[in-house]
Amino acid sequence: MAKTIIEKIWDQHIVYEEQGKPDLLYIDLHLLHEVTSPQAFEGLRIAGRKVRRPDLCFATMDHNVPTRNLPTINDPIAKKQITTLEKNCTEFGIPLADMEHPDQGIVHIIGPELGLTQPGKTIVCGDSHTSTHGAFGAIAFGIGTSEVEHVLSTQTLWQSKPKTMEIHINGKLGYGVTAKDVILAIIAKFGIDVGTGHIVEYTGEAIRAMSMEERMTICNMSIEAGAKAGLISPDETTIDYLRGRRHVPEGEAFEEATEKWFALATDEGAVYDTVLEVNAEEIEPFVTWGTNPSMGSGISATVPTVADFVNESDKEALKKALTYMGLEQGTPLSLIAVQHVFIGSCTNARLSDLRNAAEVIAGQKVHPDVTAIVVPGSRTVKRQAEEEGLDKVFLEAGFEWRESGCSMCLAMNDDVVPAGERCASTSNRNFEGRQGAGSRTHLMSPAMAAAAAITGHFTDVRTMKLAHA
Ligand SMILES: CC(C)[C@H](C(=O)O)[C@@H](O)C(=O)O
Ligand code: SF4
Repeated sequence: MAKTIIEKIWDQHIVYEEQGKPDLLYIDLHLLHEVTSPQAFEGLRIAGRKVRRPDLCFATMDHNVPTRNLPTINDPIAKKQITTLEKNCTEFGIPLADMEHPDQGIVHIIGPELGLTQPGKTIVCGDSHTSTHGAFGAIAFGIGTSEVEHVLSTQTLWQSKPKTMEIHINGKLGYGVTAKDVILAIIAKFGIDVGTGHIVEYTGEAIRAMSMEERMTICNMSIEAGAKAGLISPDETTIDYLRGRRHVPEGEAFEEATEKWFALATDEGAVYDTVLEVNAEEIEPFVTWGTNPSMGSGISATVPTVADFVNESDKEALKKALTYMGLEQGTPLSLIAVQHVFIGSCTNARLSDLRNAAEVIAGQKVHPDVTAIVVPGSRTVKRQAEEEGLDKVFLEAGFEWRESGCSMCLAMNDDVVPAGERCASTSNRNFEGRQGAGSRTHLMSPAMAAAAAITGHFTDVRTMKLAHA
């Protein structure tokens, strides 16, 4: 029977199953960071248990790390989480990329970079954006701290089989339209709950044309559409990205692995529980105006008005969001001024993201009312960007060039947007207070954030004059 990649990977990982009960799944890769692991290790310690497969674990420090004046951390809670992770990894024998390690970075950036993320794997982490790794054709999802403890001690996890969903993206993306715009448009169209109970496979011409980095941006935000996970069947693009990475098999073993990986792709005629379609050609560069990722529109639009909504609860939600965001109904998005620009996060802080932003700002200056920072997703991204001279492009334009980490995506370190100020951010969440108490977040692509940094307001990147053009 024709199967989806979701069913194939799931079935290959069942250790134990019983009618009407969750399945016990084997976990191939367990990623850890400092925020969601302390109690899990403590639980093991109290029960006198060991980590079953430390070799299938990999830890990094990302959420709390400072992006300047390393390694000084002033906040006592942040400091404790960092030192606790270090202690736990030493005690339980888990490999760790600590704050100053050359491999350090946001957990969802370094997994793929190091070749730990591979097709066909089950991958978990105590972090919702674990869905990022699905870009490789893996089942990758976030888990809670008690589940982290379960995986540490058994290398397995109880999971109910989710439903399958296909989101098919037809056609080609227009000039200036990126993967970030696609996923924001999908969430705006279908809502933040559309994926509930499902693992989503993204298919279609637009997905096939995307690089692995773009695919990661798409899968990263699956969770913002309510899905358990998001993935993409492997193809030549996947294989080309993986070849030669540190933890990927070499030589003949790589050829064998490649065959297995290709075989995972969804079979012709496989049936999904739910199918949705999007037309790439209709998507324009996107900006969010509200307090959840579905509250967004193409840049040529205006902030909605209550008249745009039929039901009372939607009208109320709009009013509440606009009050928090300090916006008037009907305002053209391109008239909204920003005070901060953040280029970073596990959604959009890979090398290609920095290149896209640098292309827009090259030879120009950051608007005098804007503070703009670039936080590379990992130390590797930072090094590679510096080798290409991207740091100079940003610095000359007036951006700050920082050390890697989660940073202003959720403001667990010193990188905070002040109350009442607006930030054009390449991250994935725009909830109230996400970038600091009272902060106002607008999600967009790196190119759109770069354009806003230069003009001081949201600007259609397609109208910017690029240095090389
Ligand atoms: C801190 C962590 C648990 C959290 C998550 O699970 O996603 C964070 O990474 C986030 O983006 O909000
Ligand atoms: S960059 Fe943001 S979304 Fe990604 S793991 Fe860090 S805090 Fe979570």
